[in-house]
Amino acid sequence: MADNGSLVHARDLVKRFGDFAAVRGIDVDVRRGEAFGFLGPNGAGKSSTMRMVGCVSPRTSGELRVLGLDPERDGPRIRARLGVVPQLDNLDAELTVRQNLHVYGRFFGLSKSHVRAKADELLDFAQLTERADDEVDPLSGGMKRRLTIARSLINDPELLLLDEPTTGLDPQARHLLWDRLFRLKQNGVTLIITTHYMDEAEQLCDRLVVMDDGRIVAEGSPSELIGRYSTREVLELRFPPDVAPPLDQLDGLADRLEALPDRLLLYATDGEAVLAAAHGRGVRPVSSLVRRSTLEDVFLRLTGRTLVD
Ligand SMILES: Nc1ncnc2c1ncn2[C@@H]1O[C@H](COP(=O)(O)OP(=O)(O)OP(=O)(O)O)[C@@H](O)[C@H]1O
Repeated sequence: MADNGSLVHARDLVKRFGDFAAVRGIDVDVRRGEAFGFLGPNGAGKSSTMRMVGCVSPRTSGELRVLGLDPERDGPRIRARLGVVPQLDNLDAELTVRQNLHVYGRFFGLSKSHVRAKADELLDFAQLTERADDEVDPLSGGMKRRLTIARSLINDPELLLLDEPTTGLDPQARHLLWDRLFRLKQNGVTLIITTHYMDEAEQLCDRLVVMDDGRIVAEGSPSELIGRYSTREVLELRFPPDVAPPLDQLDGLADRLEALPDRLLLYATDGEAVLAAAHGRGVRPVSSLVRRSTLEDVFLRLTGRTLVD
């Protein structure tokens, strides 16, 4: 099968659990050196896809090549060149930070001296040198994530799979993690990231696919997707909860209008102009906000639902 040089090449890839299809025939090409995202809500099939790519779950049907190899035949050879950051940290709580790295290095059959030197480098990369001899348990969530990422790099992988890397972290910890991932990309590591955070996808991903219900519903760079499926700006209007939103008065003012339970979204090139026109028609929201379109708007346009409820 031709894989046109992609690090991950999938065609009509399917994953079933009994009668249920979690992944329903997706096509994906991940190019060397890029940060590629799977964006979608819980249950979209992102983790199921990652597990097939990571050679821990066999595909049901379709084609899949990872690093030019077949996950079912060449799993060990692929895994030796992969780094995997699972959704939940599975660090060894009884070991120190440094020992977690050492143990993992030995799984890969690396020499003791190589692992020691590599661990020191990774502690520095993960900004954990000062905590190297502490046990894992008292570390913050962000530190544990950084350690899990450091551990996944012990074998110098070409391709790093990150399943929801910042779920549950506070904003500061997320930004620090993003910064580390940027650094990895600069160093030539190809990243595949699943996320249901549209800001994460926008910040990190060169290209992404939007997944919903086991299918890919759109593909492109964040700016391409926004350009294709949304307008430059969005005007958000909120009204008192007991007042019906004045849809008739807003009719025709924007390119598109979406009514969410707590607000109206009016899509337009110039949000301020729409707001002025709405005021002119006597519309009096309790609050208004003009912002640029995001991938959340793309997802809403494509599926009629918001990404994170
Ligand atoms: N081992 C399994 N057995 C049965 N169903 C499964 C199994 N693993 C996943 N599923 C189902 O497949 C669907 C896709 O799950 P998956 O974990 O791939 O989604 P996701 O996009 O990664 O979402 P999440 O962020 O919740 O992990 C879900 O409906 C899930 O319940």
